[in-house]
Amino acid sequence: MGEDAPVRWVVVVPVKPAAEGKTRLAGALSAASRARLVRAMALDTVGAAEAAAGVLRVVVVTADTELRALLGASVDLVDEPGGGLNAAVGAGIARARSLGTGVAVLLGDLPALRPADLADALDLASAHDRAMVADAEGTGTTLLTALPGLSIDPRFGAGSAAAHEHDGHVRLAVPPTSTLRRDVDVPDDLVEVERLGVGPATRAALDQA
Ligand SMILES: Nc1nc2c(ncn2[C@@H]2O[C@H](COP(=O)(O)OP(=O)(O)OP(=O)(O)O)[C@@H](O)[C@H]2O)c(=O)[nH]1
Ligand SMILES: C=C(OP(=O)(O)O)C(=O)O
Repeated sequence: MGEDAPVRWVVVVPVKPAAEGKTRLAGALSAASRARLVRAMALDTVGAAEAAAGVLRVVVVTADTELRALLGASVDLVDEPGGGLNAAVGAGIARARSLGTGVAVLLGDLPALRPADLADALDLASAHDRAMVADAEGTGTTLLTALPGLSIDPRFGAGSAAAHEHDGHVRLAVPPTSTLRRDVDVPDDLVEVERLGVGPATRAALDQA
């Protein structure tokens, strides 16, 4: 590979079983609507990742059988190892690393994600051994990356942006308005992603809610 060859990426997306996901939206949505929304947000996140320049493959780690069936055949499915989010991310990273590309972990709750915003961030990430993108608040992590051959120790959870930075992931200068920074945790976030424009699956789930 020449020195300036662009980095190719495998993107790892973890998704909780839909019936257990997004509990912080419980006050705003019925259990059935919430489960539909979790799957829909994951489908739109994965769809945007597959369409982003530089992305070779998407690996989804989930125990949700309905989501597994809804995902296209091009997605690489990894079984849920148990043990929570970081264990799931670790299982996805192990699969991704075997492909010899850069590895990017992308959380599955980014329903407004545009392929170009992810591609721009991956382009910036190519200049650093390890990098990350913080959520709109600046405290969480939406994207965590490492160049080919380098390990990642995922520390997702409260305060993950600082934890990943502490471990050497460079915080990328992605604009606060990037759709990559707008995850959905609480009901107000739904207003924000609708303002940005959600993907088709999320649009249908919100219309049905
Ligand atoms: N595979 C897998 N994915 C997870 C797990 N926990 C969280 N995720 C996913 O990681 C991403 C970010 O998780 P959170 O923002 O904490 O989402 P959540 O746990 O559904 O939300 P709350 O119940 O409101 O805390 C989402 O795509 C989740 O579906 C897990 O144990 N396994
Ligand atoms: C798990 C995380 O997401 P959230 O803050 O969306 O729960 C994180 O940012 O590390």
